[in-house]
Amino acid sequence: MEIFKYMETHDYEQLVICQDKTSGLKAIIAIHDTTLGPALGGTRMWTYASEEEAIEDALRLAKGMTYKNAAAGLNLGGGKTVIIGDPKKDKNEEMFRAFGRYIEGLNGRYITAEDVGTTEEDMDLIHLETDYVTGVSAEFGSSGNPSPVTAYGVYKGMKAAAKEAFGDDSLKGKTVAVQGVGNVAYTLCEYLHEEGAKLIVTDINKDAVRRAVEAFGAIAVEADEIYSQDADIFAPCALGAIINDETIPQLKCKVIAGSANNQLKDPEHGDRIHEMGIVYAPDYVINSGGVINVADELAGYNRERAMKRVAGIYDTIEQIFAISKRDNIPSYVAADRLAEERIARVAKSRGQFLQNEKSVLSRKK
Ligand SMILES: NC(=O)C1=CN([C@@H]2O[C@H](COP(=O)(O)OP(=O)(O)OC[C@H]3O[C@@H](n4cnc5c(N)ncnc54)[C@H](O)[C@@H]3O)[C@@H](O)[C@H]2O)C=CC1
Ligand SMILES: CC(C)CC(=O)C(=O)O
Repeated sequence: MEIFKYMETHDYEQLVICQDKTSGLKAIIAIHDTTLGPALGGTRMWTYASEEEAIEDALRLAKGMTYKNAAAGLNLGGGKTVIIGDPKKDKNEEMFRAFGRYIEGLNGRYITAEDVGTTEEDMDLIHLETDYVTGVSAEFGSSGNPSPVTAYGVYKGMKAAAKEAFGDDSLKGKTVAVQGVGNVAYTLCEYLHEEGAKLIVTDINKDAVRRAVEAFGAIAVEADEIYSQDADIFAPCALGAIINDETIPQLKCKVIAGSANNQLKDPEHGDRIHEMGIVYAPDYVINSGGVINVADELAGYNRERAMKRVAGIYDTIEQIFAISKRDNIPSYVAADRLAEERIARVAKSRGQFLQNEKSVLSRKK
């Protein structure tokens, strides 16, 4: 990967490689854009096959956060961290405390939270070294792991997508194929089960599958079978790039609505599912409940205010479908335009009527 060329092409600000020999920390912080405010995005810990794969994931996720925070109306930019390692066996206190000191060194340009492979406890360790972390334990005035709130937003967004596809937003009797039954999707399945949806689930973690089968009477399928299920809705809630040349031909669903970040491998895949008539809830819009929730911590957490704003994901998804139909563009393009137009407006206004303590008059004093 030609890093500078990639960063220049996609307008990235900063890429920070963090290493700590004592703890084994190998972290990559990607800051995409801070026009709207400090970059906020979670920290993912994963067994990447290569350093290049980790760098690319950090960059893609960080740009997604810029669009997510902009479309959600937040005064936050986009950033993300990936830590190379197995979250089940490579974690230690020093790792997250060292990482917290690296975040502190960025002096508020980047604020972190949870993502795949990291937990509220990990955030608490980071919090020992910096205040630029959210999703920490409630005792620190936070809201804890945002996953359940993300799940609520995905549930509301899925209902809006169902209304677009089937004429009403009830999920009763609908079959939902869920990929990855982790933090977010387990709570999502609770909402869906409660409303009477039928669940098909898969996960590479068999304990996670077993838990969902026992709790919701879900049907379990193998990981590579999830795409071809005869389901009304496909809910990708694992990793990204799963809407691609290999999986699209298998899809039988009418709706794609899930929590995973960066679901489209490439923009062309968003075009293809649009042409197939599949209703696609743009990933960074439907899964923005987590960031909306933790952003509320920055103003002094108020759960009622946060949950009300997360419920509004329903309306935002409806607005995006309306733009998509009005302008005859795929829904992911409509979402991108919404985000890019807000960033451009704020960038323009910030470039005007600049207050500057240095002027010709000040030099006369
Ligand atoms: N946690 C949050 O609040 C938010 C999460 N997201 C995104 O939602 C997705 C899920 O996040 P979490 O639930 O927090 O992570 P998690 O790690 O708790 O759950 C992900 C699940 O997917 C499974 N998985 C991984 N690869 C798989 C594969 N190839 N096939 C089937 N299952 C697979 C894992 O075993 C795990 O159980 C991620 O893409 C994350 O970036 C997005 C916004 C907020
Ligand atoms: C609060 C975090 C979960 C935000 C984030 O990283 C995400 O929405 O992907």
